[in-house]
Amino acid sequence: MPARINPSILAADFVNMQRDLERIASADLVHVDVMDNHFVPNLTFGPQMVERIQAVSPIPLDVHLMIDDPDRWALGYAELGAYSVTFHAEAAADPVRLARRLQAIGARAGLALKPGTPVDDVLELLPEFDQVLVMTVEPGFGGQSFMPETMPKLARLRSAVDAAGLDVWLQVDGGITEETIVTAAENGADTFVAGSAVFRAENTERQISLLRDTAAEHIHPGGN
Ligand SMILES: O=C(CO)[C@H](O)[C@H](O)COP(=O)(O)O
Repeated sequence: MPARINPSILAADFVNMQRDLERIASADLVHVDVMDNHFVPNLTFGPQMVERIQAVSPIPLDVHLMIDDPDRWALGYAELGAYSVTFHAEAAADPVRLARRLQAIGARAGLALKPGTPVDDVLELLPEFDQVLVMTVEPGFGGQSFMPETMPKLARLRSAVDAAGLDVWLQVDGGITEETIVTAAENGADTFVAGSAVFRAENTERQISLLRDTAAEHIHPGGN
């Protein structure tokens, strides 16, 4: 089964962004955290910066919107060419309509869940989405510890995706290391966002390979 590694540029050097994008050229997608200081207590950047990242990145963009009112803002990221745009279930007014509008522009649509958000309400929405992002830390900051209590939710999503025969990627984000990636893979993740674990490594290419190989060894047989 493939294991996708998406380094999070939240851990990059913002004034050397192009250099840091080159450092992760062997990864699958670059994870781009957009934060508005309202939905989460941190601020990163908006469409202008993401457009420049899109222009120079050697790999496609996996945009994660940690913002209020994604119904208003998400389409702009799809229009500038993001490969995938993920918004939070807790923030969207009409998640299905927004997913369909993103897909109509050509982006993969993702639904993100904070650690405390129950999975029951979103199971019926799975056929509408291309990926689901299970936050394994409280969104807002890099460098936090992985929350193992989110794993039953991931396992539940994996069972639901497999039972329905859906092609929905299951992504984890927060505190992913060479150790925690094993737990996440065993519980059904196939796509792994890692910030600190990649950018703090001296050799990012070797670290990406190590994470990918470790996940692949433990990935759930149903992984997409
Ligand atoms: O979405 C995020 C925080 O909200 C980051 O992508 C995530 O925390 C990754 O950073 P790290 O791997 O350092 O935990």
